[in-house]
Amino acid sequence: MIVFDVGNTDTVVGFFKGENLINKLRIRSLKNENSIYFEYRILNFMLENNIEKRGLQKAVISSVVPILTPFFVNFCEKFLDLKPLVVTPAQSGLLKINIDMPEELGSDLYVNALAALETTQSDCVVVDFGTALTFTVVNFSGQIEGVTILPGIKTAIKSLFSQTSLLPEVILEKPASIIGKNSMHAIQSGIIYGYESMVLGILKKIKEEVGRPVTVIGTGGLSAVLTGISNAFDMIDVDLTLQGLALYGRKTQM
Ligand SMILES: Nc1ncnc2c1ncn2[C@@H]1O[C@H](COP(=O)(O)OP(=O)(O)O)[C@@H](O)[C@H]1O
Ligand SMILES: CC(C)(COP(=O)(O)O)[C@@H](O)C(=O)NCCC(=O)O
Ligand SMILES: [K+]
Repeated sequence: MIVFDVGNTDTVVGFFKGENLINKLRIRSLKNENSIYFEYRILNFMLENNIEKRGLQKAVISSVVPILTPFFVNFCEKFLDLKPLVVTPAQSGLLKINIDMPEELGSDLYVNALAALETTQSDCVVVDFGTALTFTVVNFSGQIEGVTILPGIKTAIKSLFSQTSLLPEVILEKPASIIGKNSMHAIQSGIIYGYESMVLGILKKIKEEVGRPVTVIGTGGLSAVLTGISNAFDMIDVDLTLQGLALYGRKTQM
């Protein structure tokens, strides 16, 4: 099976043999490129890793970037002779969705919840550190209870940089002290210590609202950044979205 997690910053392509993730490829989700940009990278990766087209019997796509979705649908049809499943949470039925407008729910959050539930079989919160930082609450009986969204860690840095004249765009490194002695340390301190406090605070409030113990799972490209609060997570699985996509593929009839 081949799965695509089309996110706002990166698209991750995963290759599964049965339930096992064998290979993955990360491509920038560039919106001004044409299809050749994506096709070339995926085909080249398959060639380099001896992944044969005839070994791929199913394709599943989650996209939270609608303008890019056709590229990946066409890729599957044109190069793999597969009609891909495009994840549509509101129509899937694998999980119940207890929010105002189920069709609004991001398909990445839906497959995250699916994988989290399969792994933990308990009430859980999935914290996805991507372009957005999201908390998805799912209960053990298979119902998504809702989502909390804030700007992702890099997104916040970029936003601060683009809205100010004198502040630099800094790399994600934790300074030794909370009180910065230069602009770079001041921002790194504010962002990293700030996000750690925010994540802890949001998790605390979510737990209060759920009123039962929850398993906390971290995922996303930036899930390793907040080293100071790693014990707030029962597990970190950077491949959770890919695992959820494969699960969706196995559980959905074509
Ligand atoms: N393997 C990685 N190691 C470190 N940082 C990464 C890795 N992959 C992605 N990142 C960074 O994490 C951020 C979020 O990536 P990702 O979770 O894929 O976001 P999205 O799903 O919104 O595209 C990106 O800014 C990316 O540069
Ligand atoms: C919240 C998201 C922007 C996260 O995207 P990502 O950080 O993975 O690129 C995406 O899941 C999305 O566009 N969701 C729609 C709104 C919602 O899920 O409520
Ligand atoms: K994502």
